[in-house]
Amino acid sequence: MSKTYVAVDIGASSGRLMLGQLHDGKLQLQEMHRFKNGFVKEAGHDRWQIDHLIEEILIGLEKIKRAGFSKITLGIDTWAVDYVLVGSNGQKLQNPISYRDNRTANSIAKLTSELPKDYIYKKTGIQFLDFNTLYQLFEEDKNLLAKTEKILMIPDYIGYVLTGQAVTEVTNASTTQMLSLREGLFDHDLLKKVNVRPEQFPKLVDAGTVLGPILNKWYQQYDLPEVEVITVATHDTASAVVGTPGIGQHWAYLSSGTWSLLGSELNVPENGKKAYCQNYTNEWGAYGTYRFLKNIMGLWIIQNVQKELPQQYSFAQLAALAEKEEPFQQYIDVNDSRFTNPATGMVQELQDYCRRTQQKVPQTPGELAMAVYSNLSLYYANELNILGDILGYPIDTLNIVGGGSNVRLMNQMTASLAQVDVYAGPSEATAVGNLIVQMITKQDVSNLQQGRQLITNSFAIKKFVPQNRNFTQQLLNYQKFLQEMKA
Ligand SMILES: Nc1ncnc2c1ncn2[C@@H]1O[C@H](COP(=O)(O)OP(=O)(O)O)[C@@H](O)[C@H]1O
Ligand SMILES: C[C@H](O)[C@H](O)[C@@H](O)C(=O)COP(=O)(O)O
Ligand SMILES: [Mg+2]
Repeated sequence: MSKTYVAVDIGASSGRLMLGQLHDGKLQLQEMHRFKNGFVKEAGHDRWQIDHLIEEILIGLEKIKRAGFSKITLGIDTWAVDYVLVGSNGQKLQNPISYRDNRTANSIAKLTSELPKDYIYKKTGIQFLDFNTLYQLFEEDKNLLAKTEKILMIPDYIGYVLTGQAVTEVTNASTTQMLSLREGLFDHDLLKKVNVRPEQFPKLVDAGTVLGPILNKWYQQYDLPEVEVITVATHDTASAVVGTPGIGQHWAYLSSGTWSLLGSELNVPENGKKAYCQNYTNEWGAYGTYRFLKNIMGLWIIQNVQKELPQQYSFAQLAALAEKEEPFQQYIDVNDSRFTNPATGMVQELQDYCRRTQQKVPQTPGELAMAVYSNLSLYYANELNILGDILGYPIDTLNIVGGGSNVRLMNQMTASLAQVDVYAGPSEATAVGNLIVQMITKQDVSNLQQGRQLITNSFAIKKFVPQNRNFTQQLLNYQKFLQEMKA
């Protein structure tokens, strides 16, 4: 009887419990529970409703028990950089603040006026994003920080609440921009800069470490299966990379969800001058790899457009409406910080951007969706060229995973703009990667390579080849536009 594995994958827009079992050499995936995620304004900041997320996980585990699965292993992955402050009584001191909160809007400038950017990048190899943990702790309430016994990254906090065991898993710890590449530990200069004592972070552990059983107290409140929690690659993007089929010789991945993370899997970090100037990151991956990638605004933009439209459209409907429109009617730097969390709303921001740059203003849902999808595709194609330039070899294949891999319009435009073959799927790659690390730990899968072979054997991966040759002119126009916008 095959073991039963369950992945808890909580992205910025939604969470899900995905059950996986091995049958006849294939990984069979079953969605057992799905719930919305999002932040709300509370006590002056945008905060995640972490207790609600834990309750949803326990509800999902009850559903799994009711479906007849009495014994499982469980892995938890979530978004990065955010953390929970835990006091001496083991309870959280506040609801965690979201990385989209504006408290860190000027923190990089403030902190790096004393610690130069190139010094931090040489130490950590991590991209400069306003909301990295380093800057959030720099802005954190000093009284709260003084009362903090443990600083727990979001997935580590959830594991701690469920099992009582506190650890800091390295793939997510690397996104703090406080891990030293050379020592493989928290850098004490950077900790000191943000008034954090080394012992406030629990011990660092690798992906695949067994955390332990769920605490008895939860069995008094919920009808749960027997659960052994395994600390997987707890940064959801690290799990997504594990769950990428990795097709191609010089392949790159695009984890396409609320965020788009485009990059390559390296065995040694690349924190040289080109990588620094292009703000690429060396987040730690599972099994000693590095996730050399760039954060791109992603489907966050269309998620907000969808929410703001007067009529209700599914994402599939928006993608179908976009296919009826002409592409490249306007150029948009989708990574412009104005799209991070626009107070006036995303549609307004997109339209103002096009007005200010004297371009056609998208009005209808189809025009808005095409504007988003075509400019994301242009941005991906441009970054693939930059990635190849930094690494010193052209990228020949792009593996697109996550919900965005369902948007065939974007898959095709990206293939034609970048002149590379695109392999799309699995859309639940993050959960699949979470499950694969559990299966390697329990020795049902021997290693990462065999795990990726299992993915290609188990899921329908769609291939998109370059078509429209005049798209290369569009890419050149876009690159010129980006240069002009930066000037
Ligand atoms: N059938 C679909 N058609 C178009 N877009 C889709 C479809 N399914 C998912 N998406 C896109 O994928 C996104 C969700 O991707 P996902 O990887 O689940 O994100 P996250 O993990 O950040 O919650 C949605 O916001 C939507 O834009
Ligand atoms: C801030 C991080 O880059 C962010 O966590 C990103 O890695 C991420 O969460 C991607 O996951 P989604 O599933 O939310 O797109
Ligand atoms: Mg995700």
